[in-house]
Amino acid sequence: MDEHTLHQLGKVELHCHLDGSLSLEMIRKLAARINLTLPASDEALRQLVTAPPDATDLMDYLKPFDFIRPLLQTKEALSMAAYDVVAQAAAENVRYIEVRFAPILSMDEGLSAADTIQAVIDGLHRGMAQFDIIARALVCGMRQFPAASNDAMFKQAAPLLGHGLVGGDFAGNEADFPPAVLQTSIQKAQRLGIPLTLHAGECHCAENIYLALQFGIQRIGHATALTHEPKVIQAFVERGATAELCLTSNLQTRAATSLADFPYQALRAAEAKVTINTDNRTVSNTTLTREYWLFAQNFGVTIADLLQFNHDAVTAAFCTEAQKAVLHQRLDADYRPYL
Ligand SMILES: O=c1[nH]cnc2c1ncn2[C@H]1C[C@H](O)[C@@H](CO)O1
Ligand SMILES: [Zn+2]
Repeated sequence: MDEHTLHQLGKVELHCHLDGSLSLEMIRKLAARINLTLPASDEALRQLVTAPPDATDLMDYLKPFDFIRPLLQTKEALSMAAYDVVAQAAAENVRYIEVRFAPILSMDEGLSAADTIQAVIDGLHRGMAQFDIIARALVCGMRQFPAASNDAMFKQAAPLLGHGLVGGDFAGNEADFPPAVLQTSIQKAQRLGIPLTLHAGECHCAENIYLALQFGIQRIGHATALTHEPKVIQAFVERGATAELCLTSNLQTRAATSLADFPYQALRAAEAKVTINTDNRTVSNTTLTREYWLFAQNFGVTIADLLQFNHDAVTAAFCTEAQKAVLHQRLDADYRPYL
């Protein structure tokens, strides 16, 4: 298996942050719109928007997002950004992507949550008109923000379900704001009918994954802390949950201190459903193809395994059943020549 083959293969991505995945070219365009001067060289710019190589933890890893935030404060900027991420994904043969972002972080200059979501959906739709890909939006509540702000955001999001928005998530500071603290907000979002995935287990705390499962959440972002927790893995499998694995990101945040600390092998041994994701193309300086390559190199996954992960991703996706049926067929056709 070589990188070219992995590039060619059809892919499904469930866990990709909009603000962490802007191309350098798009960052330059958005900066020009607010008269922000950037370093002339791409190398210097990349340093500003990539996780520090010596990041000590998740919060350290998240620092480049502060740089991106002012760039995404208008509807046009959000729409351009969404289009940019769809274009990047389509270029590596991603057939379906759920792009997540936090409306609250784009409301500094007066946009409503609904404005931000509609703008992202518009950008995704422009991307879909241009490229051979289906793109849907997920909204993230931010854990460290007041519950009232997150609740209000989800309330404005709910009417957009089925119109380009397919679900929600909570991102940000997991160590200080674990699922137990979010319980009421999670329940409110669920009562609004918003399908949820949840960042959990990114701060060495398997209990957070267990609790997320208890709350009825069946997609777990990262799930890194499962590695050494057979009982929680068992609960994970029994619930039919799906892990959105993000290898490069986990090594950068020190969620996994080594490959041996990453949960892939343990999850596979338990026959849990796993998917491969970038988390943040730019902040993590990766692509989905590169993530596949890392899995092939380090864990010996085969093309047949990759097909299975993609079928599992489609099954766990928040799009309609009719779209899932088409995607399953498309994947089988994509992989047939390589099996
Ligand atoms: O890996 C992550 N864990 C927790 N939060 C994250 C991660 N990657 C990005 N985020 C945050 C920072 C972004 O501003 C926010 C919405 O995309 O989500
Ligand atoms: Zn994430």
